[in-house]
Amino acid sequence: MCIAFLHSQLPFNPISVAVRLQYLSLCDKPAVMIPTITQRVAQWSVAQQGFFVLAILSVSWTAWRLWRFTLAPMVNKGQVKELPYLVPFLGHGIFFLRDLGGAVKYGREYFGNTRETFSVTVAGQQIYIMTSATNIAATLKSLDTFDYSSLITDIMRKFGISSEAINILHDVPHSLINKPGRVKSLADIGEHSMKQQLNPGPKFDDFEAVLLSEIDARLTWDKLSSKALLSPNTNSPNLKAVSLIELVRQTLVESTAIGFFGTAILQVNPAIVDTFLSFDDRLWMFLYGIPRPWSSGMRAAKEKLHDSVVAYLRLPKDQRPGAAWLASTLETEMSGRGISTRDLAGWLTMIFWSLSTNTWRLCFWVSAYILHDPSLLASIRTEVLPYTSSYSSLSALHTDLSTKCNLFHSVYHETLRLVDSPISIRKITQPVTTAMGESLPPQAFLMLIHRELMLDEKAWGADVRKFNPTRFLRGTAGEAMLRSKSYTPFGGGPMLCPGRFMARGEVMVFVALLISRFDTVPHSPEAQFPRLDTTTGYGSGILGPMKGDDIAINLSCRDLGQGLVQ
Ligand code: HEM
Repeated sequence: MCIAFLHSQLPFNPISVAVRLQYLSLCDKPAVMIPTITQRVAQWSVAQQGFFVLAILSVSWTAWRLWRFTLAPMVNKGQVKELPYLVPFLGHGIFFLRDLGGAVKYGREYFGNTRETFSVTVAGQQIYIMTSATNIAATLKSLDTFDYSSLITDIMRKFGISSEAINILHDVPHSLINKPGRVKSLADIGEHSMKQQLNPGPKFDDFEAVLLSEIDARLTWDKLSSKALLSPNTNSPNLKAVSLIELVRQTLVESTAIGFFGTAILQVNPAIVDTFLSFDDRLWMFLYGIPRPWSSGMRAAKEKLHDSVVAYLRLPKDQRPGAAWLASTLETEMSGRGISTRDLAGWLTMIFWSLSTNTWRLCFWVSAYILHDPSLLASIRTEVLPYTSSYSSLSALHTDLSTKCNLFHSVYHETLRLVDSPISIRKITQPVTTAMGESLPPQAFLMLIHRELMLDEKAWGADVRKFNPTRFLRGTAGEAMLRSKSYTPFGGGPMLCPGRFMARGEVMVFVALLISRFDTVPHSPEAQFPRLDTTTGYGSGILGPMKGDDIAINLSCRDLGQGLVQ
């Protein structure tokens, strides 16, 4: 089987060539020649036969390597180079699965750090890897040549949306075919509605107001999540020891669930936050398509989440008030065109996941960087207090924090730069030449590695891997970097993340209220800063901390002026 495989990979197969040559030179008696070799081999001892097979395999393997990674690149000049690998078909599969970021870095350095595009083989599939800012910026803009719809369909399927529903989503009803206007298919309506809800405007304001008010309510002394309390029985009336990671994720995910579905989601599943987190903690298995039984826990949590949303949708509409405009609009539009409740629930689960997953992780890291450094904490507290002690609305507070608190704003972006690792995946639809002049074949997959840009020493300087809170301060050269090709935490082009405003509001308001309302002292002063987990989940967005890493803090109340002024 292995030889058959080598045959398919090589333009020639050394074994079949040898046999054919013998056949041609002795074509008058082929029937005698071939059985003679077979008979001779059959007479050898097992050890000799093993050695013979090994010798053939070694010669085949060496010829394959020599052709594929040395001679072929010389013959096919101008084509994207391939990163060599040892095991045919498998290629870099295991390296990619275990440490995708490490594999990409290895490839970039292997080709002399030129940042040219290179290709890798993963389980028989050839994938092109881009790490150059110029190439990535040009690719993100081009819709005709680089398609992302098949990837969205893939995610939908993973969220349990049926093929039938996916067909309906892209269908345009006959009654609409001749009507003017762009928005016709359900997929168009979904995309358009998502942008209306998430891009600044009246619908964004309404949604943000609800979401931030839920966060605000949970960041008060009596309402702090009980799941975040470390040793609840020993807390004094004025002091609470808290796990930062639990405080952040319980607060943000629950606020998002209520903001998106309304409180009825807690009636159908009071543990919706834990169900979501049980799935989200194993997200890499979901995105990498890890099969059962290794991913059974992730699959069970995802099913439970999906079932909860189905149960929610089966409640009469008047028993589930307070849903976001986006959720209600999609429900009306989709059920009107025959999408089943289960498929609709899959779609809403997918949006709930997009709203929650990256934001809580980013919020954890921004809080961690600030709380871990007492002098940074003091500076940011001084900066935000004038706004958190008196504000007209939580949305106005978000605006003030992001436009007037320069150090806080810089810390937000510096954290994003260091902890974000999204990968944009595109399918090449036609032969194309990249901005750096490389030819890419159609039908291949392309990965745009944003983290490679955000950690490029040439763009950011020698301290690129260090947290520098003032890197993006307004009025400095760093401010311009926010608009550079090397800073793409939310992607770019037509797929630029529409959730970036909501994420910033949630994170900035959470952190500002936390440090304004509470004195925060490390629970154990010698504790290490949480380590970033750069292997699990590389490519899916904001990276999490290593398992078990956290910041434990002692909270006590501060006197905070008027707060919300009605
Ligand atoms: C820190 C938080 C976030 C980060 C780092 C982030 C990152 C990204 C990135 C890099 C992309 C581009 C993907 C590509 O090019 O293939 C993207 C797209 C997207 N993001 Fe986010 N995101 C965040 C928060 C959110 C939130 C809160 C939502 C709300 C639902 C959201 C919804 C989306 C959607 C719908 C797209 C696809 C856009 C489209 O199809 O046109 N994201 N995000």
